[in-house]
Amino acid sequence: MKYAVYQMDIVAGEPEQNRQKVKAWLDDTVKNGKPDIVVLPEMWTTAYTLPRLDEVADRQGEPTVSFLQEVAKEYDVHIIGGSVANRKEKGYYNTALVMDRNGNLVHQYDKIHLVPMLDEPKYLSGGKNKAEVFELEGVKMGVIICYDLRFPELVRKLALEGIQVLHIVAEWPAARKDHWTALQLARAIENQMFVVSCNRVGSYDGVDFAGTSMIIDPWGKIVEQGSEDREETLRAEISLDLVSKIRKDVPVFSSRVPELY
Ligand SMILES: O=C(O)CCC(=O)C(=O)O
Repeated sequence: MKYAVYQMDIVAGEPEQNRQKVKAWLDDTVKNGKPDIVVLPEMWTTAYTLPRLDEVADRQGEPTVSFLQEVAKEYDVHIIGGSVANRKEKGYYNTALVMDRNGNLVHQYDKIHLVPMLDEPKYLSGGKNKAEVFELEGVKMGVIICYDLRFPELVRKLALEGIQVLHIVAEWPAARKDHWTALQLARAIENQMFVVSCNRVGSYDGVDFAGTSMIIDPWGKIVEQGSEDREETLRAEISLDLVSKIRKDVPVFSSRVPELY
């Protein structure tokens, strides 16, 4: 499975410009060797322009869902479509979108853990639905959003439900970059799964973001890592056989004794 991760800078509060930016990136990326799956960062249409949500947020995922549908089909790629600020009946959510290459919205997830350090709880509602597994090409996968990475029990739940790849879409600040890298490695090692993350670069409202998107294998080896401050594309081909091999060599899942903790 060939991945391309767009470690992107985001034009704050300009959803249409960001959609066009993603389209241009896809065009270029596909021309230079077509991936199977592409990954975008958190809140990539708006950045953290939370006081302007009324103006910049999607409504029930639109128009971003239609945009992703169109480009998934045009470029024949599955899209882990990062997340968008999303107005629903009862408020604004930070919603991750996953589109398959036929233009089917196969998964949506509202960020459960809102990050106090970026004022999310003041403007957004936390997701009320359980995090769920989805499948692309018959492979079980999951997606979480940024601050969710700090909650290992969320990822373990998805692992117990069989995911082999965890995607993390993020706008993780540079001030806590060491946590970003260490926690991703921990999640990959403890759950023996691939971790594919996409973090933004650049700054907004005095916050610098950490970049350092990563593709980590189930042993905890870093396959690819982005820079801290440059827009770039991370590419890697991952072999899922490695998940079963490592789970056999170090049988963490059959050694668990959950009734004692
Ligand atoms: O947990 C952190 O340090 C960063 C989280 C974050 O920036 C986010 O969830 O958007």
